[in-house]
Amino acid sequence: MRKKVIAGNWKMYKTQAEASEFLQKFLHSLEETPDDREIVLCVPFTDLGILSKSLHGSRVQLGAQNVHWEEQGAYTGEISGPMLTEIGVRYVIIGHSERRQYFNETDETVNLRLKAAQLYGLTPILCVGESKQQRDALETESLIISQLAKGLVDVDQNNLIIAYEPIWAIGTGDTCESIEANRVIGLIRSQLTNANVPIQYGGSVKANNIDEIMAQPEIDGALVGGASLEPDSFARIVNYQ
Ligand SMILES: O=C[C@H](O)COP(=O)(O)O
Repeated sequence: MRKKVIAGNWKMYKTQAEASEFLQKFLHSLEETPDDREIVLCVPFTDLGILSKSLHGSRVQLGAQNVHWEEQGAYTGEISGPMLTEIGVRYVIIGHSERRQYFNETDETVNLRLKAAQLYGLTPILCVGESKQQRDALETESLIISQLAKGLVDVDQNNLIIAYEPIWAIGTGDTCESIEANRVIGLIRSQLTNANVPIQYGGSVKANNIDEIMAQPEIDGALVGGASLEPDSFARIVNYQ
């Protein structure tokens, strides 16, 4: 039985005050949440400390949105695995398309970050997915196979989550059809040596489509952007049927 994981990615949203306000409302919504799912909040670095304290004793796990491959060093603007684990971070998003697009992240640096995350005791969430242009050019399959082949060199598949995020579905409201997401996630699974790696779908996941997404047999969870910022909508998502 593969683990189900619902993760919120707050991206560059929420001050500490806003994060506290969110939690006050959100944590009350988890009383009836079934035990079969892991809930993760991947938040800006500045929110990690306050969330670490507020989430203590709750069932919500803490995640970051990046990690460098070195333990320490002259890498302005980066953060290391030990810095994250020291304050209770368990998960880290790696290779998000926004990192690939705006911060020159490559499959090679993704691979370095994945291995470092595992070395320092974090569970990486590796993001893969195609652009609209690549989908239209029928390159979805080859692109994803290449991202996995390069990204997963020497990566331990026993401590890994993958998120399929078609770029054209991110923040657009243009969700990938759940049957198509299921198909691509099946393709991703066929490239793995460990059949138990949880594979999420991400891209305009909302309260009104989560049930259909999670009903697909290959989909083990969701990586949620915009809808994770509002306590009621994220609560509805984690309480999917
Ligand atoms: O990491 C999350 C994804 O980029 C999805 O974002 P979205 O739910 O706002 O489309």
